[in-house]
Amino acid sequence: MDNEKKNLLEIRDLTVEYHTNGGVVHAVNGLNLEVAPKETLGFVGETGAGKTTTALSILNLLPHPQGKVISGSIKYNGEEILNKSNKDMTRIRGEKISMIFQDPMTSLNPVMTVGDQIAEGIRLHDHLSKADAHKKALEMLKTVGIRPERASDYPHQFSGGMKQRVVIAIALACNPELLIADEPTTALDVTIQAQMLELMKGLKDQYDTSMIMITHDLGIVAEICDKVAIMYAGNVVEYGDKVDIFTPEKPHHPYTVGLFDSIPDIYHEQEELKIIKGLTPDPTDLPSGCTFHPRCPYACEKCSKQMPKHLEVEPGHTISCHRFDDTKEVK
Ligand SMILES: Nc1ncnc2c1ncn2[C@@H]1O[C@H](COP(=O)(O)OP(=O)(O)OP(=O)(O)O)[C@@H](O)[C@H]1O
Ligand code: NI
Repeated sequence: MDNEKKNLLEIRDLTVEYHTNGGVVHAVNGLNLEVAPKETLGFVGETGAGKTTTALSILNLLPHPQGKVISGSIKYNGEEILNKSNKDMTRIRGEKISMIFQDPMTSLNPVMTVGDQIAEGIRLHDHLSKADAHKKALEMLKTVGIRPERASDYPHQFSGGMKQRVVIAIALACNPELLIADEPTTALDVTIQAQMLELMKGLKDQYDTSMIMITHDLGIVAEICDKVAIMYAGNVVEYGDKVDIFTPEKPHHPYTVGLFDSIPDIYHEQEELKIIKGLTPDPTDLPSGCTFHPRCPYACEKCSKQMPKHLEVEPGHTISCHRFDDTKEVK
């Protein structure tokens, strides 16, 4: 068997809803996605597209009781994880998959020293003595660029950027196979952002970690990702190698084109920014057919009636749009 090609993570036809007093929120709608070992996937889309919901589904951390996986499959290393017990999922979260949340304080305990917090994860994972775990925690601090003497400080004694470094140290301390980073640098200022990305890139290479980088920043995707999934209204509308996605001459989903048109381009500073017309759809009342059709400049009758399939426009590059209906469908 060709192990190189085996996916670490494989999501098929995932549908996730939130049941609220205001109705049913269709957050993720038949999503397909895969991540290969050592690969970094950029998971891109506007606010509300369902990126965080997808990540929380992978970790079995959807809020109860509102968040529900309605159908689909999430395979990790070939094993279905949607029907694992809570105990198994706790183990998977401690040993295999780590997540970095947008706000570092979500992951930090304010009344515990950062050294103890890093050591705690290491102890659980490596079954080390308290002293050895502490020693390894100091090394992790050094790895993320914080002086080990600061291990006895509490989170509030750190700046935002340093707190996020601590979170990264905790996430990487148990040497996860897959790191899910949910907009890990959004809360930081631009220079610190660049430093953090460098740091994550270096650590990822050092530890051979696969990564899902959730972001709406195409600059970050260009910097760090191998593959890109463009998400719209709970579905992946385009997926491919970064070079394919970033080459304007290649075929693209109209939404992808809109996304790229809406970023400021240093070479055309004077040009007016093109914003994708219309609003993101209401997830309690999604448009029929292709969910992008009300905003799409190419929409025709079929688009409002029929959901487009995932079509392979070139090897490894798929687009879900009726404009490419004469191309081969992929599952
Ligand atoms: N706990 C919840 N209860 C009800 N609706 C929710 C809940 N969490 C998220 N949603 C809704 O689900 C949809 C998807 O949200 P999600 O947070 O996954 O999007 P996102 O792509 O991560 O957005 P952002 O870029 O703003 O983080 C949105 O319409 C959101 O309002
Ligand atoms: Ni989110």
